[in-house]
Amino acid sequence: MYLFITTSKAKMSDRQLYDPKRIVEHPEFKILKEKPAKGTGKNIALCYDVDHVNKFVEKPRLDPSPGQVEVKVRATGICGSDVHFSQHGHIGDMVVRSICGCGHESAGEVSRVGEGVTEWKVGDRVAIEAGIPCGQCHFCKIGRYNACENDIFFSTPPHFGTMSRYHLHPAAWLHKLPDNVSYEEGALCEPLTVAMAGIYRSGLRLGDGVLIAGAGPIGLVTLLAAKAAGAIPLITDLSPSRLEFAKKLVPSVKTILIEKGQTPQEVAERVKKEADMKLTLALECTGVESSIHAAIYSMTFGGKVFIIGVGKNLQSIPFMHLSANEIDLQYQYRYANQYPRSIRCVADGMIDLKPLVTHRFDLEDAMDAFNTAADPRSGAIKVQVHD
Ligand SMILES: NC(=O)c1ccc[n+]([C@@H]2O[C@H](COP(=O)([O-])OP(=O)(O)OC[C@H]3O[C@@H](n4cnc5c(N)ncnc54)[C@H](O)[C@@H]3O)[C@@H](O)[C@H]2O)c1
Ligand SMILES: OC[C@H](O)C(O)[C@@H](O)CO
Repeated sequence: MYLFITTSKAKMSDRQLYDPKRIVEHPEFKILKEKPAKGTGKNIALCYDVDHVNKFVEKPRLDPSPGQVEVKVRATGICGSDVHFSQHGHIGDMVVRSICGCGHESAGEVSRVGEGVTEWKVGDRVAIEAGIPCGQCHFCKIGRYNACENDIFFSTPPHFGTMSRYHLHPAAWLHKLPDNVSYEEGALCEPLTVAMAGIYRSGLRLGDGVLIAGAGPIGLVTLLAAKAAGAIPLITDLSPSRLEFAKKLVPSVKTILIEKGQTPQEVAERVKKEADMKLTLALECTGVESSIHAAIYSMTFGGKVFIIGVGKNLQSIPFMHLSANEIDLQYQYRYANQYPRSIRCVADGMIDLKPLVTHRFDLEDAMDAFNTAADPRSGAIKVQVHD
């Protein structure tokens, strides 16, 4: 709420600056036929396209408009949604209708500031909050700006993402990185913020036994954040290597390998046995129906399954089990007002994100980065592109 009131004026003009035409259909915008050469300093960006083939583009390096900041992007993580847009061309009703830049997990250095920007100067280190709300709608007014109906989320078509050499951003939606938080960690603050937002709303309390379903990047940042918040965590996955990774990250976590063919009830029996206590909360990080069911059956009377994962449009629920056991279902959509909290937790040393980056690529090798992120055999957790 506070954030909204203090920045709403800036956001109004930011919205005008972010006319998608200016970002997506700029006349000088050029699709590159070949892999870009290193060391040119050109403003290249990686994109997904309607033909499901990623492409590099060269964007003009526009001057920042009033209220805008140019960020020299230093680190960008590849999110599962980048891969999904690239391979499938849509997520729900967000559809790739023309070439669109990917990436929304970024941090960098302020390289130029537009007129009227007083809070940033060249050289400042920042994390980029990639969703720009309108500041005018009902949800913005009540501080729940992740529900903004007019928002621009960079990398969600048609809005170009942040995986480029330079990115123009509204000054109000950058967050200062303390000196002890690297660009790499600053970029990881985006997925961490998803987890932080979920945990904040889940009501997790110190000493709660918490089931985390799924040990992908979101499950792992959720594990780190839940542990920091005082949870006694258990984590499930179908992949032994992901569970090994989770164990290295948080040695006290109990890991449960799900075997193909196990029913949700069977999984829940395993979970309950391993937990050796009544479980009141699950943080579901797969969005897969069978995993959601297993989480539901793992809960005690009055528990809650908080679903961070996203999945199929239509899913069934074990209604009578939920009803007779007063188990709540709750969901998270992106985040609001959480970025500064994430950065504080990292700066304080409460959450160590560093081990999550398993692969690093130069910007010009971003196609290889994408292929690595998309290949389950690569063993990648978080692939980042650095410049
Ligand atoms: N709510 C939001 O705003 C938000 C934001 C970002 C990502 N997400 C979603 O979070 C989810 C996780 O993202 P990610 O990047 O970690 O994805 P991911 O695909 O890398 O990881 C998912 C993990 O779940 C495991 N899994 C699959 N089925 C399982 C099952 N039945 N039981 C246990 N584990 C199972 C997979 O093996 C994998 O390790 C995705 O659905 C993603 O779209 C949501
Ligand atoms: O963290 C933000 C998410 O990755 C986005 O909502 C993405 O899934 C769709 O644009």
